[in-house]
Amino acid sequence: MNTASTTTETHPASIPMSSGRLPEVDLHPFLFGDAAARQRVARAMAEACETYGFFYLVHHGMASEVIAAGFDAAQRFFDLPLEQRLACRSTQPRQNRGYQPMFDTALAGGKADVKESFDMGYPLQPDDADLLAGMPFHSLNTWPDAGMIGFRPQVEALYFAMLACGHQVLRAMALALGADPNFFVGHCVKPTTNMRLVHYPPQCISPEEGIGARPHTDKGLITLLLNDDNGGLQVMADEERWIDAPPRADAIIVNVGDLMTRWTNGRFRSALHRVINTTGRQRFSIPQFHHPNFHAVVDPAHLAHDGAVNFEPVVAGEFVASGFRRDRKSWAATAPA
Ligand SMILES: O=C(O)CCC(=O)C(=O)O
Ligand SMILES: [Fe+2]
Repeated sequence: MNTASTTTETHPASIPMSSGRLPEVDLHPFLFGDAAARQRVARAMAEACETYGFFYLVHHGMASEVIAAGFDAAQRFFDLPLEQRLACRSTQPRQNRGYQPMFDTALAGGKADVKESFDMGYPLQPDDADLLAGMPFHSLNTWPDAGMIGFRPQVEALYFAMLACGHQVLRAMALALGADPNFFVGHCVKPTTNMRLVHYPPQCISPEEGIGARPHTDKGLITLLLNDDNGGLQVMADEERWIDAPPRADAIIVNVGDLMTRWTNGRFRSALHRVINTTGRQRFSIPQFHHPNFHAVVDPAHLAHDGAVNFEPVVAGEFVASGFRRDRKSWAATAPA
């Protein structure tokens, strides 16, 4: 399987919709159950990752107030005048922190995504060696000025709630793969994980004018996704069918990313997905992309599997950065530093 083929454009109208539904996984028995209950959750999660690469996670343990505060922060940020949003851009090149302007994500062969975001990454110390070396993804977070009372604590609280939840999901996945439950988490000590407050303005649904997010796969280990109630996310269920992934108040969405597909030798599926915001309203979503440490080596030989190794080892951060250089205007070699 070649997960690098994610930029393939598919005309949205040309692919039939299916009435299929994403599976659901209940995290509660994994958090509070005995060893057999934990194994059952792990198996259910692995099956969802093998078939769809996407699932609804219920009883995820994140407080609804923390999630609601994150959406409130997003609304307030995107209500700011553009010059104040622009003031929150990272001053360093090749970062995924701060304000990311409209139309920055532009996959080959089609219109740029109709979205903008505010991104928070793992907080680093100012004397972090990778930061001082100017490494991609390694910089300080940027924040709006003092007028945005409460914004930073709202965003930070959600970032860490999602980080903790994602670590439990990664533990369940490791258990299902027969590895030490902390196999993935142990590679996420200084993760390049980032959380995005994404704003999709009301859009015209003509694909020629661009859609919220063109068909893509996520690049990391897993993504945790919080949606408002607009809907619009669709997942490629097999080679030819999109299914709707409507938001659920009782669940978050989890999906597998390209690095996880590589580490599991293709067993867990990093599925194509896209966003078409047809409501005529603005739409908000909050994905958190879980990534290992920049220098982590992702090698399918680390995990037991049958048969041939399908993927070369890669350095996680280099793999993801090369995808960003391909897909993001601000990351291209010719972008201003
Ligand atoms: O907004 C959504 O529902 C999905 C966003 C997404 O797929 C992404 O940002 O990678
Ligand atoms: Fe995505």
